[in-house]
Amino acid sequence: MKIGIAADHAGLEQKQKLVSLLKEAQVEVVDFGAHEYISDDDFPDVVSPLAKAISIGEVSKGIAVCGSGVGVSIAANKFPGVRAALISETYSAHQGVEHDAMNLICVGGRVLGVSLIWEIIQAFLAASFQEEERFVRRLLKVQELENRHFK
Ligand SMILES: O=C(CO)[C@H](O)[C@H](O)COP(=O)(O)O
Repeated sequence: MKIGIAADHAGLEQKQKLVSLLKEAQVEVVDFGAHEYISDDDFPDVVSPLAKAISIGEVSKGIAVCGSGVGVSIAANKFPGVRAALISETYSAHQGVEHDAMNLICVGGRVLGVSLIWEIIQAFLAASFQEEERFVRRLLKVQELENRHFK
């Protein structure tokens, strides 16, 4: 499974630590940047390449970090097929995948420490969508909303 990661300046330090942890855990990770600290870079710019890669299937899941995790979540959800959510604990990290096919977790680099983010990522990566009738039905309804409203 190929995993993508991206962060703005407010999440850069956490991202660098997470990339190391992912590599140590033998996870194939694509780092979409930012690659250097630029104090006024903008989260829509840094998360877009990652969101596009998820949208076209180049990576199967992603992790996005900004100061709060809110901005990257809002921006990434503009891409077709991206199901991003702001996550701050492990239950939602796996339940979001199992019930809702969440494919991008967004975390706040100014909110959570790296050890909790790492626990969240492990729960997220270990989880799979449960193809039960009610989850599939709801996912199809979400896709229908996207088809109807995103032109
Ligand atoms: O969390 C974020 C968006 O949701 C940004 O990382 C945050 O707004 C950046 O703030 P600043 O430009 O003041 O460093």
